[in-house]
Amino acid sequence: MTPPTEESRKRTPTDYIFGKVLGEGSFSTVYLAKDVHTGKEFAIKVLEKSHIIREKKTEYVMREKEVLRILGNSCPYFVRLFWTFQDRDRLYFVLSYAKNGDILTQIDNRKTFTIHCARYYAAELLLGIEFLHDKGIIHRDLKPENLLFDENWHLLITDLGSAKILSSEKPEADKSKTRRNSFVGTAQFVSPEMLTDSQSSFESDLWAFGCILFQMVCGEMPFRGGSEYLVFQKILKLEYAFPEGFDECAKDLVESLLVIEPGKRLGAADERRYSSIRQHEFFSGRNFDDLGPPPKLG
Ligand SMILES: O=C(O)[C@@H]1CCC(=O)N(CCc2ccc(Cl)cc2)[C@H]1c1ccccc1Cl
Repeated sequence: MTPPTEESRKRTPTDYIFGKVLGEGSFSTVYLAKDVHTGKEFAIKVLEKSHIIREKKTEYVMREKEVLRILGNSCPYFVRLFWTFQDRDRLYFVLSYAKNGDILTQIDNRKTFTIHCARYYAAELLLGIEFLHDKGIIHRDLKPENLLFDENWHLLITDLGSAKILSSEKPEADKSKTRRNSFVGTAQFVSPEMLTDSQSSFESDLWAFGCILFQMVCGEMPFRGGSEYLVFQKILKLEYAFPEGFDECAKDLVESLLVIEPGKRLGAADERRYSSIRQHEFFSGRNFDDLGPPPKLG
């Protein structure tokens, strides 16, 4: 029996010094933590077993772990899962630490988040979505808060807890079949089909991509309202408007993504994902095989 390497050795909470809270979800708290042996920093997502069981979310926890395992470190645009461990009361996910925060903070700084930043990060987001969909996974909760930055200001997509893995044996059947999923994403980014027949598909992520692009370009969400119900009404009626001065190319791309009928969204019919979005004029001049260095940000 070969002794475990540092990498493979099972971790316990005592391997880390827990620091500040980086974020809180409904079922988890994420802490900044330092590995006592290497000094490396991680984001450790901690979940209370009793809370997960009471809220019947065990399936989501197991799925998030499975999705992160499938992703491994094969795509640079996703937060990476290094280890998981548990103690009597809690589950621990040791994740990459996104030390430059999330894109929402940057989008809100309209002086520095220019159309060039919007184009660059929309391109990185598209590459991440292509990778995820090619693995048969739908994110289902894409939104600026879930788009983080690594130490070099490249995008890191996170929160795979809402993802759905389309079973490989019957990918088509999965899409057509209307299943009563209880899951709905975040109100302002949820697609019409997730509201009407609670059926999410790859195109649901393309809808969210359109909403995020709108917000990157003008700083506002396309569908806003005083309550979730009012937001849902606007989504189902496609009730949104472009502010004065909205980039014309970006406007055309947003309009081709924010389409009620999933199959009619730009990219939905692509042989190879997502050639028709890559070829849109908004990305003209972009080399998706080498997007170059990120723009200077905050
Ligand atoms: O899938 C795994 O890697 C193991 C398998 C063994 C195991 O017991 N767990 C924890 C399973 C679990 C999930 C939810 C609750 Cl509320 C309690 C236990 C899993 C686990 C351990 C640590 C962190 C996350 C998970 Cl899912």
